Amino acid sequence: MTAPEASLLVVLSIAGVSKEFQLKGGAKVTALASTTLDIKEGEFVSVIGPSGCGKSTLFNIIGGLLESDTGRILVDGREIRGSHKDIGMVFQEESVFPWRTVIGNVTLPLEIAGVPKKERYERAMHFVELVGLTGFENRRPSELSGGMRQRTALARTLASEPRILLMDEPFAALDEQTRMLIGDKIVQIWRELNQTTLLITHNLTEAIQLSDRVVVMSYRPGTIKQIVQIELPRPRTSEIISSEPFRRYLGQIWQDLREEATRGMIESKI
Ligand SMILES: Nc1ncnc2c1ncn2[C@@H]1O[C@H](COP(=O)(O)OP(=O)(O)OP(=O)(O)O)[C@@H](O)[C@H]1O
Repeated sequence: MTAPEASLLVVLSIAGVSKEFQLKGGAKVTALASTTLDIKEGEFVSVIGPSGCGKSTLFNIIGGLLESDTGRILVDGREIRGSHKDIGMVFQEESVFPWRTVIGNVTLPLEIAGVPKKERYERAMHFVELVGLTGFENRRPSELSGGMRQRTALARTLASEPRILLMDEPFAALDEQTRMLIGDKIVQIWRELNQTTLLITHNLTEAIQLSDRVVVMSYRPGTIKQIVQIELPRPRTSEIISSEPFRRYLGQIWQDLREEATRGMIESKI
């Protein structure tokens, strides 16, 4: 069963996007071969693949931080170039401003948008609460754990209320328990905001727990190898991970992923 809120309208289209990088010495690497994917309004899609398969390249192209060699990114059927107000990004590395408190970080996009002080505080507090940081709003990032800092970054992106949320391995640096609990939080937030979400990850459990569809990428040149529709009932808390249907998805997707990860290890001589 897909999320009940998901409609059939395509909101984000990745149409024949590819990217090649020129390395020092003249060699070239195809980071992304022609990749096409449509994401529907309210859908949660994860992109999973071995290290170096082009996940971040795809993320950066969608977010407008990198130009593709071929293809187009479309929102509501219209081509976009560069960053777009409807797309919010949460990055792999910590991206909070250390000199600002939690609330100071979360109000920033609202400040930039010219939202009056009282309103921006109220709106920001809503997102602070949503990510579970109530009581910590006056702390500075140095007084928080890594997971709390990532949740601050998430709240800041959410505060600008983008229709499409892009996340590039936002929990990669966190320990397993924190990851799972944040996974629960993401499910809750996604249900509340019904935001179209694209998550880049190399964590299979996380991808299955959160997604309507899991997109498996091949190792170099990176492109879509398989798309798996996850038909697990929602809401899905981390408890679902030990269920039999969950483990079947895990086994099925892991087969494809293992092939690509093995190829990656051999080709990059790990
Ligand atoms: N700016 C760049 N210049 C040259 N090569 C690059 C550049 N950015 C990425 N690459 C190469 O493109 C390929 C894909 O990189 P990318 O970071 O998109 O992979 P990834 O799947 O996100 O990897 P990881 O899971 O390790 O973050 C890799 O071989 C990488 O070395």
